[in-house]
Amino acid sequence: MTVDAKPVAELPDPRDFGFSVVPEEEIPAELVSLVEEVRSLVDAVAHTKAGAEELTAAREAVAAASDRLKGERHGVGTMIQQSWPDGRVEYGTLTNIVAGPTNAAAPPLRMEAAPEGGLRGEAVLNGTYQGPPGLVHGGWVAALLDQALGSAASAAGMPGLTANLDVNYRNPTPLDAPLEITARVSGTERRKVFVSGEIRHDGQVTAEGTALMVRMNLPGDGGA
Ligand SMILES: CCCCC/C=C\C/C=C\C/C=C\C/C=C\CCCC(=O)SCCNC(=O)CCNC(=O)[C@H](O)C(C)(C)COP(=O)(O)OP(=O)(O)OC[C@H]1O[C@@H](n2cnc3c(N)ncnc32)[C@H](O)[C@@H]1OP(=O)(O)O
Repeated sequence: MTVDAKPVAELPDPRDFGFSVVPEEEIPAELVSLVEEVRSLVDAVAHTKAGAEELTAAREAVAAASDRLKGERHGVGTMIQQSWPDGRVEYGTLTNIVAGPTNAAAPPLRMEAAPEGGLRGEAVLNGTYQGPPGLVHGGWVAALLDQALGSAASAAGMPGLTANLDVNYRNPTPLDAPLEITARVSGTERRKVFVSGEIRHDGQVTAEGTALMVRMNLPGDGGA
């Protein structure tokens, strides 16, 4: 495949386009810890067999916690700036549903450079991501792939939006088990970035996906 879509020399800084950006290191450790606790809470609520008294007490405690957090908020669209060990910088949304570090509904998935090229990451999805009994919901399998594939394009200097995503479900993807997600750019053509990736459990591919990401057409980068 032709490789003629030039990566942008430097990732666009979302601040230049009016977005708020939070550097990851400025997220308080206490917030990271709270998010983990809320993930655990969501799982506990989803599976509880507690009685009425316990449930009422828990609801009141959660409502009180919620009230404490109703102060100043980050706006929707706020971005997070994450630094890679090799010095590269990546931007994502703070509350990204798959990878957002402050989103308790995100597993979360964090991708890093893979020794063989492209990116790899790990995630464990608990019972709140369930579709068929004991298995990850197919929509979430697709979401993991979409995120990984988008990150691979972005890490290659070509951030964009998914225009097309094709997923093949090869084997069931288990809950509560370590999943390995890999992704890479396979080719480019003008603003089109072709990416592919896989989800594996115990070395076995459970799902594979390909996507077309269309690179952002930003002023000053020449478009095509
Ligand atoms: C603003 C500055 C902020 C800077 C931030 C910096 C970095 C951060 C950026 C991104 C974050 C990075 C990673 C995030 C990771 C994962 C997130 C998960 C991914 C998503 O969750 S993302 C949400 C779902 N996604 C959408 O919400 C897209 C809706 N959609 C559109 O917004 C448009 O549709 C768009 C933009 C896709 C294209 O629009 P457009 O006007 O820019 O481009 P155009 O139509 O001209 O297409 C150009 C060439 O692509 C071909 N093409 C287009 N679509 C095709 C298709 N479907 N099939 C086959 N070919 C297709 C054309 O045929 C042409 O091809 P050719 O060059 O050969 O003529």
